[in-house]
Amino acid sequence: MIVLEAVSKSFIQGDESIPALANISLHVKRGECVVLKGPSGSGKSTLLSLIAGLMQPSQGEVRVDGKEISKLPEHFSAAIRRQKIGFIFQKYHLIVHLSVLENVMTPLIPENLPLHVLEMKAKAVMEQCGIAHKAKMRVNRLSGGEQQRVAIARALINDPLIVLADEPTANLDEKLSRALIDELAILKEKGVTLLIATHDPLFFDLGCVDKIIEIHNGEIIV
Ligand SMILES: Nc1ncnc2c1ncn2[C@@H]1O[C@H](COP(=O)(O)OP(=O)(O)OP(=O)(O)O)[C@@H](O)[C@H]1O
Repeated sequence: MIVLEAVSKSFIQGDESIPALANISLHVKRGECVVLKGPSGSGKSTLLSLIAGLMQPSQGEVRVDGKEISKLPEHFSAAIRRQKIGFIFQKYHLIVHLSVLENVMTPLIPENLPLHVLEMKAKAVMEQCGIAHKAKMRVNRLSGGEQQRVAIARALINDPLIVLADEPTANLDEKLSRALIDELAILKEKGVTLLIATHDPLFFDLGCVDKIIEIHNGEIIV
């Protein structure tokens, strides 16, 4: 489902090349739940962004559901993202002046679906994430935990095959973190492939996690 072959990524800043990932090879099977563990700055977000096709590797290959996302032009990788991937960002990336409902609908806007279909899909995921009662509220009026639920609903509206979650519990208390973990476990039961980047110990001893991969200074520790 997700394959990385000898992937490296460096960021160029002025004359400097900042290495973020070095020679990463990784296979995640369909329906697996994999936790990517590592300290801040180890390269976890970069790895998720490469899988989502949000950036290109400096070297190596990234394949998602058989397609080499790392070599596709932006409009094709954007289409794969829209159709197959749900991304839960570390800092939510919600559009602050829009309502909960509008934020949840945004990933499907390029699909040109009729508005009532969009709203129906959004309502279903908002119910699932326990945020439907705030549908009309602007997201900047919500608590951190509520914003996180909006971000999850938005990640699920396209019924993704793959969910990538970047530090999904970073801004949640333990109770909300456990609720989020239950939500992820339900997705796994439905056959969704999950890749979760985190340093939250709550994830390190879960029945629903198939594999924990440790990453340090951009390299996988074996
Ligand atoms: N756009 C960028 N430009 C320059 N350097 C970057 C950029 N993005 C990431 N880096 C660098 O790449 C390295 C890996 O960063 P990354 O965000 O992937 O780590 P992380 O493990 O996700 O950290 P955190 O848990 O704090 O989010 C860091 O040294 C970071 O400073």
